[in-house]
Amino acid sequence: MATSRTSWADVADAEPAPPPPVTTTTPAPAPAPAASNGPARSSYDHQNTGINFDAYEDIPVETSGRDVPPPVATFAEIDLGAALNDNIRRCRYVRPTPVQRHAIPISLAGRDLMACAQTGSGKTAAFCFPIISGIMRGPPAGRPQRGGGMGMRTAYPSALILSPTRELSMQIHEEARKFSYQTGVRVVVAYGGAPITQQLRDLERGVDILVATPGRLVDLLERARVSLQSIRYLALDEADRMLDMGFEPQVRRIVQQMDMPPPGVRQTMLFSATFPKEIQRMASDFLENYIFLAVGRVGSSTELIVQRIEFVQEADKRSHLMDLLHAQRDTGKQTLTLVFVETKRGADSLESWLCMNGFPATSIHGDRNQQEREYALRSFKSGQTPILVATDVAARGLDIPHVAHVVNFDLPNDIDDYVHRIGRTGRAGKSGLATAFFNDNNSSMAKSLAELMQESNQEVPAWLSRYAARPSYGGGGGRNRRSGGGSRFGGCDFRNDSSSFGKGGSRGGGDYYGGGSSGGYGGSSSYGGGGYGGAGAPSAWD
Ligand SMILES: Nc1ncnc2c1ncn2[C@@H]1O[C@H](COP(=O)(O)OP(=O)(O)OP(=O)(O)O)[C@@H](O)[C@H]1O
Repeated sequence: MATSRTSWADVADAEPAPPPPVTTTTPAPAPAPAASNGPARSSYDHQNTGINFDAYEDIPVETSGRDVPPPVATFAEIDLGAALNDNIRRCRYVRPTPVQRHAIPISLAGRDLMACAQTGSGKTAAFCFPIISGIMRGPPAGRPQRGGGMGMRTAYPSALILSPTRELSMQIHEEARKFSYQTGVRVVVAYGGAPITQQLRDLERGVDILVATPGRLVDLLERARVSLQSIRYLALDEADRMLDMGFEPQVRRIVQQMDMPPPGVRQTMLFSATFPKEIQRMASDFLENYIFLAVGRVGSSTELIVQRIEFVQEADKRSHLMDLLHAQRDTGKQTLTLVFVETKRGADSLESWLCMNGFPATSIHGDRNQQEREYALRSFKSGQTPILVATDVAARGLDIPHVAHVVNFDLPNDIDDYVHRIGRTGRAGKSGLATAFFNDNNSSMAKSLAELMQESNQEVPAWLSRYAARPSYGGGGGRNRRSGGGSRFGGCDFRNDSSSFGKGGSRGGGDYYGGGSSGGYGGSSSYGGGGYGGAGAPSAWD
């Protein structure tokens, strides 16, 4: 482990200030830089103060697997180590969120874990804390094969955190750096689209936790600049996405075909807000004697997000969006609005149209270079351009404070993607608003949308219920994996459906999850692998 001379402000000041009020068409001035003279005056003083933990109290929890360690109620009950506890305090995390209460003791007990919890409920810390704590306590990172044919400059991380997008990897890196401040644990990030030389230099300085996107990691492994043979912890964030068709071959290669220790030797943690059963089945190859944890219903959205579905014809979408933005502007509230569209070309054209019409907007999608993507995200977070038009590249994991409104200008074809998109608002106990434009092109989503809204206690418009009731619209398209047939959330852990899992499994959490099938995850994915299709093709992933 390396010792750090960085100050807390250095690791914490990446956080944005609240956006300035949006009242003019001119971009607002950038916020003042964060204080740089120590934790006492860092931007963290304003973080995490508006969290409504009561919102999480009634959330149903299911665990299955053998000998499930009991949950904790406070951080004090868990022995994470003094330095990490100090950082938890600096982050102003007063008590663990439900997923943290359950997942941290499970991981500290050395168990493999497949965890599903709602968007914005603190999954990042749930996998980072046990990893950092384990590295702090464990033997110093091994350098067993140094010079053994791989060269002196090979890095041997003890933990690997994989995520599907560059921006999410950057965010996890920032979070992990804060959590590991003054612990001696060194965190390095590697992702595509950025010059590899800087990342190589960072790796050469030593790495305990490597956060990476799969493509860049494969590159580093092929160059023998990273070896996975010392990996003790493997975490897959957005694990269902990582094992979906686009990423699965690369992820399998990293996890199963390189030099990573096998399940049982390493500890593996898979996290997401959605976990289709087919993906659970695939994921179980990576795990040994694991515990399945579901906090809230698998794939459901939080009740903190008010969902509105409006019937809008394709041709009327722009003027409808304009009406929403005008109404929002009239309230004078400080808000950031994230607008999801289907294609990269659609993102560019909507961004230009909004700017032309007096609404400062920027965009993020797979055809923009990494510098442009990062600039767009910074400009959005700071409130300089309070509207971000995005493809699905921004759908998962991004934790952007002050996003008050998510607009699904184009609805996705998959209800799970909808869950992740709207989850960019209503985070950490705060409320949010999500508006979706629906028309005949989205009819295959009607049933799953109506079900999701019902289960999240949202008002379902009568016209949507009528759509959902039509047999031809209820069956679900290829990726509406849960619609049709039986209870949408029946039986979360796929092992409970199969004879391969014996009766030794314990089930906690009561009767929230009735029997019944969750419906098939049928058909092919509409994503094209890494997704670098044409500008009119569905959105890109890294
Ligand atoms: N115990 C806690 N107390 C206060 N705030 C917390 C706590 N844990 C996490 N948070 C904050 O909650 C927010 C959401 O956390 P995080 O990004 O980890 O959510 P997530 O569950 O991974 O969401 P997603 O499914 O969208 O990836 C972050 O801003 C984080 O700092």
